[in-house]
Amino acid sequence: MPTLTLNPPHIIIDFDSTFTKVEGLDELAAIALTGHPQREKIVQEIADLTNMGMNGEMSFSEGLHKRIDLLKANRANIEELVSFLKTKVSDSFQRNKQFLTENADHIFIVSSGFKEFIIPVVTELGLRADHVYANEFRFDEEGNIIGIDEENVLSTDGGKIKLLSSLKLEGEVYAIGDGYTDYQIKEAGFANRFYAFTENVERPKVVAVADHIATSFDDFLYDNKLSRSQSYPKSRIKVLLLENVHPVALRAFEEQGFNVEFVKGALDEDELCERIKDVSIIGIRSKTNITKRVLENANRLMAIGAFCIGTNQIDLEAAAEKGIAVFNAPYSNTRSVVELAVGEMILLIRNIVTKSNQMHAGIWDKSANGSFEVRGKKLGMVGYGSIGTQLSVVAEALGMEVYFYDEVEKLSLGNARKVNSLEELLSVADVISMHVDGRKENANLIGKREFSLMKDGVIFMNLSRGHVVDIEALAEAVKSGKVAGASVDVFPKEPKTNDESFESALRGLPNVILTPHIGGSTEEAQENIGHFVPSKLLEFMNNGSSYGSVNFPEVQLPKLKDSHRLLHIHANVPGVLAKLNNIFAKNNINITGQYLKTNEKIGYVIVDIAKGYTEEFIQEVKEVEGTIRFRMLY
Ligand SMILES: NC(=O)C1=CN([C@@H]2O[C@H](COP(=O)(O)OP(=O)(O)OC[C@H]3O[C@@H](n4cnc5c(N)ncnc54)[C@H](O)[C@@H]3O)[C@@H](O)[C@H]2O)C=CC1
Ligand SMILES: O=C(O)CCC(=O)C(=O)O
Repeated sequence: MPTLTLNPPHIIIDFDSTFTKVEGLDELAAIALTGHPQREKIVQEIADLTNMGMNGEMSFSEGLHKRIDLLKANRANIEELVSFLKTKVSDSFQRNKQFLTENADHIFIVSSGFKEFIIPVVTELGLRADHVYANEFRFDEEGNIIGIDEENVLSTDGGKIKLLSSLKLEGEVYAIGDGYTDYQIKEAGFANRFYAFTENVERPKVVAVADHIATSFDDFLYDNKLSRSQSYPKSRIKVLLLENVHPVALRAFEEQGFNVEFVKGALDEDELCERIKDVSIIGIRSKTNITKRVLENANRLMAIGAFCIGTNQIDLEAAAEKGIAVFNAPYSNTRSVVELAVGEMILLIRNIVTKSNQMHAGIWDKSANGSFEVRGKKLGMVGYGSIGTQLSVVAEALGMEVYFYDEVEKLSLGNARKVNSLEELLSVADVISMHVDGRKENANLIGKREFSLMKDGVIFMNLSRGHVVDIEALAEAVKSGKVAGASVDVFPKEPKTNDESFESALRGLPNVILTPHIGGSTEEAQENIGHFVPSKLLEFMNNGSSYGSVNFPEVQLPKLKDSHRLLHIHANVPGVLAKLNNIFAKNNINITGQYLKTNEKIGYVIVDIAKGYTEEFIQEVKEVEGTIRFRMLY
């Protein structure tokens, strides 16, 4: 961790919406007016006044007095507010408690808020009570707020400037805040630099006049080469989450301070080529294609999270060649697909879709014709992986005979029978269910010829990938009666968002269940995926571990302790490790741990070194022939 400079700057920090995520007075009003019939209206009025003041659109003093008049609060409310504010300290200030404590002598809170709630909050993070400059309430005998200390310069227009003028700070002074009045400290010449703090709110008018936009306190500390909790501020690392991944994923990244953008739908190639340029981590589901062209535009990209099982939508090889690790959730939605397949199989074999549609049209057709039990029927699965094997167990429990064909040698579970060819499977099964992966070679695995090999009146299901089945051939097979019922969840061309319409030759066919690629879309699965994939991505980013990656050499690393960790990704050519070790030896660098894993394309070397290195050493490491990417963790 870089050390503090000899003459540390004086740091002036605003409180509301900077040190804490919220505005103290607004929250005090919300607490005090609990149960009041006009609560929402008054709280909103106070918030509007706060914003006008922050944006420099209203005289500060006028706004403050108006807010106090609206506020009907007392001492007990302040106590409640303090407990609340302690939970609302901005994440990056919380992370840097050590810096705040060690540098308390140079740090001042200068706020238009009130000492009564500011002091208890900031002193908990090691700051000095006598370095808090803020307003003070006036109370009546019952403890009700009846006004403010009018003598306090901070209650007047230009209060922060007057206060700074009286402080007479010598040396460098940096002001950090989200409001215009924080900028005015610099404008008046009492700060050398103004940092617009945008972790909680971003005010365009304030950002426009800033010397630097501090996306977090780590960002401020990084900009000034001061000691901090994050080697590189995560607020500078952009995460793009597409396709409406579960909100827990968003929270996982935000809690660590990443700059996260959340998009509900998928993006097409052109859009993605543009949007990906400044992105370091991207999260997608099945509809976003990360092609070679997209990757060519992705020069900051370090990791891709597929919030699903399939990764056929990603050019895994091109990603590896660029040193980009790809992770997925190989088991989180398996059960959801299996349950849907079981449900659909029963509905189809009983001809329930037709019956239900008839009922909606007012037709009562009570008959057993064409309705069967699944018990005793032969289920044939193409692909006996995670989903195929789970379905096999559940189908046997329903009394079905299970057959499977997998191109890889697989052990059968229960009484499932392996067959030796696709043709054999197609000819034996009453119900056929597709569970292969989406590799290119599986395009049109089931077409006209394959349907002709199936039993008459077969039930056919595809919950794997759209291109695996020739849709026109399936439509023909349904129309001819060869296929008595079908369920299809995945399509060669799927709408990118819920606003686009769905076109298919299967629309309107009898006893055909069509679902919008929701095999894995259950609350449980999505939440599990939302936890699992970010945990893999964060481990890779924070620790270097690539365990579970689908395209990267897999390494599970110990936690980093009192060392620097160098992560070196290179083309898998002979001699790279020897070259790296030569550089370590030449620079007298003490290695405390070293790990190497390769695959056919790339090598991944992780070296933990005792602290102390030079910029020249880092440069030499980066220049080793074959280096694809190099990064360093504390
Ligand atoms: N509808 C949905 O929402 C979902 C769809 N899926 C799809 O289901 C697929 C399967 O998932 P898992 O079982 O977890 O994958 P898996 O990788 O565990 O199993 C796939 C199996 O298919 C076999 N296979 C591949 N091509 C084959 C071929 N031509 N002939 C015979 N066997 C072949 C493989 O050897 C493997 O055993 C995923 O790749 C994904 O595309 C997965 C989850 C949700
Ligand atoms: O939920 C999704 O968007 C995709 C599910 C899927 O197809 C998969 O997990 O492979």
